[in-house]
Amino acid sequence: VSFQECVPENLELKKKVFAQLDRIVDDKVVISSSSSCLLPSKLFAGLTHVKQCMVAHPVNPPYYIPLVELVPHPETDPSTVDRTHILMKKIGQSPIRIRKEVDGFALNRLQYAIISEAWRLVDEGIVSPSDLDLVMSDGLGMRYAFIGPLETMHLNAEGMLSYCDRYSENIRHVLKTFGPIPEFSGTTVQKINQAMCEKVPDDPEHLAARRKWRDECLLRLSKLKHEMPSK
Ligand SMILES: NC(=O)C1=CN([C@@H]2O[C@H](COP(=O)(O)OP(=O)(O)OC[C@H]3O[C@@H](n4cnc5c(N)ncnc54)[C@H](O)[C@@H]3O)[C@@H](O)[C@H]2O)C=CC1
Ligand SMILES: O=C(O)[C@@H](O)C(=O)[C@H](O)[C@@H](O)CO
Repeated sequence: VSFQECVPENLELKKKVFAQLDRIVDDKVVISSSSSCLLPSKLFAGLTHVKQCMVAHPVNPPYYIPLVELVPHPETDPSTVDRTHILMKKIGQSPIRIRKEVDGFALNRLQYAIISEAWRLVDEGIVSPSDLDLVMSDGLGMRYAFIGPLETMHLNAEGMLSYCDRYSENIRHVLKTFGPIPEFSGTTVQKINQAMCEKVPDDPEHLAARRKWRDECLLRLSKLKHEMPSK
């Protein structure tokens, strides 16, 4: 049996749920958290059944985006992760193993790095919110739907070593221009919210309709990816 916790991203609430579960489960149940970035060592601290606990972080919407990040507590038994990996593959998900816990795991560290620079580019007037989103949807996202950032490097030159020879100095130069962590508030959030709401009004009906369109796109992309040979 596997239990997937999905309460709001609140550490104390999650710990309360796990403490209640800890009192009733046997030594065979797997307890997984959907947490987006909370550390397993904090989520499962002190539990009797900690060996059976881990994070299994899905991606929204999980019925069309298959990735699941499997993040063990330092005391999680390897068999717990193995069982969850098998289960996730069986139900059509794409599990990856996070070998050592870190805030935000892998997906949200990458996603928040993107969000941070996206916010800064709009905040500093470099690009409009709508054009910023096109950089992803009509640019990077097209490639990343099929190959990740490392393979993109490998293919963008005559292999990874060639790419690093060609571009690493400029990459480091650009990275040195990155600024502080945005506040995600003030006039910038108003500016971005206005742009988002002009495109998709934030009432429940418009948001639901846009998510329905998003899901149709993801469904068709998922079908295409299944049709494409992996090599
Ligand atoms: N929404 C997303 O895009 C993603 C969310 N997650 C993670 O999934 C978890 C849930 O997030 P969402 O689904 O967005 O939250 P949500 O707010 O949509 O759903 C939370 C659920 O918990 C229930 N709940 C609220 N308070 C409760 C309590 N005191 N006791 C028991 N149940 C309670 C609510 O009725 C609701 O069914 C979070 O840890 C979040 O970080 C992970 C990946 C994607
Ligand atoms: O789908 C996602 O972006 C998730 O993987 C999440 O963890 C949450 O939506 C998160 O990004 C919110 O901070």
